[in-house]
Parts: sequence; structure tokens; C-alpha cells
Amino acid sequence: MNVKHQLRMTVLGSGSWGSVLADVLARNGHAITIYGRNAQEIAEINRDHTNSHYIPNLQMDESIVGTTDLREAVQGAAAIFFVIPTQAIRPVAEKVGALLSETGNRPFLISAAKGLEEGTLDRISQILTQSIPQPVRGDVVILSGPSHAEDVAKHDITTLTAASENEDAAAWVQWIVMNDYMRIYTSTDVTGVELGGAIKNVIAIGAGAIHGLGYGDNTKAALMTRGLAEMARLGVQFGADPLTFSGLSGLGDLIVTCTSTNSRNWRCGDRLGRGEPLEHILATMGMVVEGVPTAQAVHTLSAQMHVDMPICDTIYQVLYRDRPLQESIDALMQRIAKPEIDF
Ligand SMILES: NC(=O)c1ccc[n+]([C@@H]2O[C@H](COP(=O)([O-])OP(=O)(O)OC[C@H]3O[C@@H](n4cnc5c(N)ncnc54)[C@H](O)[C@@H]3O)[C@@H](O)[C@H]2O)c1
Ligand SMILES: O=P(O)(O)OC[C@H](O)CO
Repeated sequence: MNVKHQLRMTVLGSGSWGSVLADVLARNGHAITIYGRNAQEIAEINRDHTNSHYIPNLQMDESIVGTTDLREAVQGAAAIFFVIPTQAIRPVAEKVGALLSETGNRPFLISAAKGLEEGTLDRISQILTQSIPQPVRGDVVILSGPSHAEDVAKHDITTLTAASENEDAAAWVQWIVMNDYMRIYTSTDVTGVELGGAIKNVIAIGAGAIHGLGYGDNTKAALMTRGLAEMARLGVQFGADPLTFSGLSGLGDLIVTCTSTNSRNWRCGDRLGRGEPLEHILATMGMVVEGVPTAQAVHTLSAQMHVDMPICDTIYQVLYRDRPLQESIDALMQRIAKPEIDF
């Protein structure tokens, strides 16, 4: 265990990643409150130090305090981690903003979620800065990278990127999260880190789908490599550094999400490939599948920016336009021949 100067921090979201991140921070010596909306789950965390629905293999640090009271969670926190589904971040952040205006603390805002908001197409850093007034917030930091909660719960060696426009804020998050099984790198490319983390979820649905259909390793490698090209192509249009997509939040997360049965996005795709309807998959997953709403946002964003993203678009057509999977894959293969590097 890595004992550090104790800070009081809050994790918003008592799902799989929120519970594991809270545990990492508590084991690092910090005083952690975890906020959840489900009273039963929070009672279980406080009583048994477990979260059996979301992350059964985690035994949480006993110092973690669970609450369903957002005010109690926010008050006095040096940092607030947002670890809830992307589509829920704006309403929660607006409440946090109102509470911070009363409580007076000015915490770092750290997003560990990965996605784009439907409708606005905003990244999470944009949602946070729009929803929480500048005078009551510290710097925004994005924490992203290959990190299945199930593996971090086992203390598997894990690497992440902390990205912020303010290098010092990224370094602060690096310092509070790092220990002997978590190694954190810093970046100032917030846009690149966020877009990589969001778009890899869409590609992972595709990776699961081709597995479900019976395709093999060549096809998976093709999908991942060309998917990476698509995320970089969109990212550079927003000013991201193309090299960021070869890093932990891009390629690294693409590898873990496209090759692991732990991935909810991969599992969603696999079940689609086996012929299950999307509505049934989402209703029975019991956890968030970020790639589904993000596929819609990426579809609109790429059209607005005139960026060619045929794999993401195919996944969108399958998810939202009921286009048959096999027919979509055949159409992808029949596109006009082109050079590999085409930025
Ligand atoms: N699970 C992982 O391995 C992992 C790793 C890295 C990043 N992430 C990202 O973290 C985010 C959260 O994922 P997760 O795996 O913890 O999801 P999850 O489905 O396991 O849990 C989501 C949690 O958010 C809560 N929630 C949903 N809407 C809410 C609202 N309006 N207010 C308060 N709480 C709300 C749910 O009750 C649940 O506790 C996602 O963006 C995901 O991509 C997940
Ligand atoms: O289970 P997934 O597909 O939501 O992926 C979780 C994390 O983003 C992996 O880094």
C-alpha cells in the first residue's frame, strides 16, 4: 500500500468502475466518499464493503463511506470523480454545480467516464465546464486508458492517462492515483484522450459482432487497425494530436476493449452477432454500454465534419437503422480501393 497525505475526495457513481476507483484511492491513503443513487447498494458498501451486483470480485477498503446524499458527497471534497454513464453526467454535474455554489469548496473535476453526449455531441470535459460555474470549480482532468474494473479489483498492473489543459492538474491526478499496481501518465491533449476513450467503445461493439458472426483474428485485427485510423481522422479535425491515438487512451483501450469478454461493449456486439435484438441485450446487460449512444453521436459528428468513418457508420446503421450485420460487412468490403494512410 502506498500511504500518502490524506485528502478527502468523492467518487460519483457506485457502479463497477466507480467502486474500483474509490478502492484504489482509499488504499492510497485518501478519505473517500462514494455517492450512489441506489440505497441498497450503498448500504451494502457500508455494511459488507462489497458491491455484489456490479463488481463481485472486489473487496472494498473499509474506510470508504457510501452515501446517497449528493450534498454530503460534495461538501469539502478536494476532488470529485465523475464515474457515471456519459448521458447522466450533465444533470448530475448541474446539481453538483449548484451545491458547490453553497458549500464553497473548489474541487478538481475528474472524469473517468468515456463517451459523447447524444444531441449536443459534447465531450465530458465540455459538459463539466458548461454545467459547473467557473468560480466554484478547479481544473478538469480526464482519466482514461485500458482498465477493466474486474482486473483493477485484482490489482492487475494497469496504466492510465490523466489529461488536462493544466499540466499541474494532470500531474496532481497522477500523484493521487499512482501506486504499485496503477501507473499514470500525463497528457495535455484532452480532446484526443476523450475522443479515443469514447470511440473505442463503438469499435468494440464491432469487434464483438464479428466474433459473434464467426470471423477470426485477421478480421479482428483489421477492424481494430482501421477503427484506430477512423478515431485519429476525426480527432485531428478537432485539433487532437494524432500520436495520442497510439497511446493508452486510444490504441491501449482499443486493445483491451476489443479483445476481452469483460467488455460490456464487446459483449453487446457479440450478442448482436449471434442474432439477439439490441433492446433485449441492453435490457439484460445490467450495466452501461457506452458505445451505443456514442455511435449515434459519432455518426452525426463525422457527418458534420465531413470525416469518412465507414466502420463507425456501419455500426451506427446496425444499431439504429436495423441494417443486417452481414449485409453491412459485405458493403464495407465492397467500398472503393484506397491507400492505407489517407489523412
Ligand atoms: N467498468 C469498467 O471497467 C470501466 C473502466 C473505465 C471506464 N469506465 C467508464 O466509467 C463509466 C461508468 O461505467 P461503469 O462501468 O462504472 O458503469 P456501471 O454500469 O457499472 O455503473 C454505472 C453506475 O452509475 C449509476 N448511475 C447511472 N445514472 C446515474 C445518475 N443519473 N445519477 C447517479 N448515478 C447514476 C448507476 O446506478 C451505477 O451505479 C462509463 O463511462 C464507462 O465507460 C468503465
Ligand atoms: O466494459 P466496457 O466495454 O465499457 O469497457 C470498460 C473500459 O472502458 C475499458 O478500459
